[in-house]
Amino acid sequence: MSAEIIDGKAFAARIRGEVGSHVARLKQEHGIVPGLAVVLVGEDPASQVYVRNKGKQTVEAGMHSEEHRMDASVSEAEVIAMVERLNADPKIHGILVQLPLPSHMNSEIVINTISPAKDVDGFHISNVGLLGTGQKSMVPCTPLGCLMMLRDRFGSLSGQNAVVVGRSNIVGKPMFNLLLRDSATVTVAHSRTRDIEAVCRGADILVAAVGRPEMIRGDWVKPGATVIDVGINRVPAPEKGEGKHRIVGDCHFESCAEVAGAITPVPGGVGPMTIACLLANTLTACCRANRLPEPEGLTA
Ligand SMILES: Nc1nc2c(c(=O)[nH]1)N[C@@H](CN(C=O)c1ccc(C(=O)N[C@@H](CCC(=O)O)C(=O)O)cc1)CN2
Ligand SMILES: [Mg+2]
Repeated sequence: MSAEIIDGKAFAARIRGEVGSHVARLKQEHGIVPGLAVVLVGEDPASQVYVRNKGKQTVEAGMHSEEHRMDASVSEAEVIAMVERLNADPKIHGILVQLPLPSHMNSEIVINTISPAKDVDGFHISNVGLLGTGQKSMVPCTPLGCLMMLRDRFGSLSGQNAVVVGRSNIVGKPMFNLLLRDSATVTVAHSRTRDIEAVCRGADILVAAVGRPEMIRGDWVKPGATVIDVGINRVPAPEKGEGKHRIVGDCHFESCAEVAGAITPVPGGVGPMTIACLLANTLTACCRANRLPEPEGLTA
């Protein structure tokens, strides 16, 4: 292995520390405490873990945290009523509805009920439009985390050839917009892309966000490229015992690390940055709501 490992866990801890310092200053100088409300509908085991971690890290950063758990059988109207209540609550600066929602709900309708100023996931259609037109918006947490790691490594992204594999609304499309805004030359590759291997081999920056375990192999990677692996895939791990799983990315780590200049591991790469950026977004939303200067280096 020759690639430098980009330690997302350590990077995320640093971001959380910076958020915590800003929060302490906000409290001391203005008597303001940023507040985050997370809405969890149903009992999806992974979502429960993520929501618990969000609450814990929010409190550790000195912010006000609320968790609103709703039964999987509630109606869409009940979830919307909850969001509307939180929209009107002055203690709350950030609202997040944990995804996926149960299948009987339209997540777009629910997400678009969140006040855009409190939409710390950056999924509301207004924030999507603002980002797409290069205006100030709330930026989705996972792509924001990737951008922070890339800026840290490259300084300027201007003129770099970036390939984003995957075109989801949550990662691929906002990642495209963020890289473009930083003047990278950006290609979005997806399941219908012809000769996707060759497209990936042209990338100085390769962001993998397809949700297909270990799809990207070492011979898809340009020597010295920076590889950001957004994938979190659970695959069977019989070597750990019957019914056991392990988590792998969208990149085949061993072969990609032979060729890349730097790579994020899974776990411990992009994942921890998602929650760190959620805290950063909550702080940003709070500063904007109170017409205070935004923290530097914690926004796009
Ligand atoms: N409303 C939202 N829902 C979902 C989002 C989101 O950003 N907003 N993202 C994912 C889940 N997610 C946060 O919600 C999340 C996923 C993974 C991690 C993480 O730290 N992963 C670890 C590994 C975890 C493990 O071992 O299972 C890592 O990569 O190191 C954090 C947050 C879907 N829903
Ligand atoms: Mg990771």
